[in-house]
Amino acid sequence: MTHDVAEKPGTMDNDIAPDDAPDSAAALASLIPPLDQTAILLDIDGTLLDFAPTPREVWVPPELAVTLKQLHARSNGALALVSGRSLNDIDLIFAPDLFPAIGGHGAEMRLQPDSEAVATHSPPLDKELKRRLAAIAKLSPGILLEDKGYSLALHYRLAPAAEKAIYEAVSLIRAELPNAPIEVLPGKSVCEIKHAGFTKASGVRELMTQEPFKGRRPFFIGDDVTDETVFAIMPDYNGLAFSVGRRALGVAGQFGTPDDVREFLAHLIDGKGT
Ligand SMILES: O=P(O)(O)OC[C@H]1O[C@H](O[C@H]2O[C@H](CO)[C@@H](O)[C@H](O)[C@H]2O)[C@H](O)[C@@H](O)[C@@H]1O
Repeated sequence: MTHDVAEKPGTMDNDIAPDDAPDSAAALASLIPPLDQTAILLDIDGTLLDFAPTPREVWVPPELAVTLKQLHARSNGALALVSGRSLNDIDLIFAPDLFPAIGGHGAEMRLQPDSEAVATHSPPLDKELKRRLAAIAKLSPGILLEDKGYSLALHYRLAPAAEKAIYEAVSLIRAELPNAPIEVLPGKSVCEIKHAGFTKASGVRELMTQEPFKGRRPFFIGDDVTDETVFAIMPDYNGLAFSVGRRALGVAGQFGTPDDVREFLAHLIDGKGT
């Protein structure tokens, strides 16, 4: 699900309803089929990893890397990261490990850890448009630009007061280009402008047509607005959706924090062996 800037500004990190208690890792693990029948689909930031002040400062706990490698092996390769980050960025973050992945909100996909990206739905964002969007970073110190080629992200975690001005500036640029095939994704302390026509859900649909994912029951864990597109399609695959930090619509369960997600994944190794 994407939102026009006129509809909704960026989402906040802690929009948890007071009575919205998370489920236990053990209870959620009991819902998962044996690993050789499961496709494991995982968002990265805010789900596997704790948020950091800037995109480059995230830290992958060594135990998580071990867990992901074990789950990848135990599921016979049917584990994929599903991220807004580019594949290149994902690989740098998890280095030296490589995983199957959908990158760039569905712009890129890689089925095997060491294979090339097999689907690229997006040309680079228009250069002039990028320059205009990039100039928005001058509104305030602390606004960071992340250029992913097919999209541009304006991060304001270090300049939270700039949120409204950023969305207004993006809205003005869009109003001048009503036919541009672009859309605005409000993320967590980030406003991202990308090509329209692909989403995390379209990436997952494509992934689920391919071995070793095809025919399995997927589960997907995510925390953000962009993850809701994937939550919505899980029933089409008899799959399960889990949210983090809030109980999103249609999910089978909720984790409190990325630490709870990591505990759950470790629990799967012990309890769902094949
Ligand atoms: O789909 P995801 O894997 O959850 O990626 C979403 C975005 O994550 C990154 O930004 C977010 O995490 C940063 C590090 O914790 C944080 O500083 C920033 O405020 C968050 O928005 C990444 O930089 C983006 O490209 C992804 O789209």
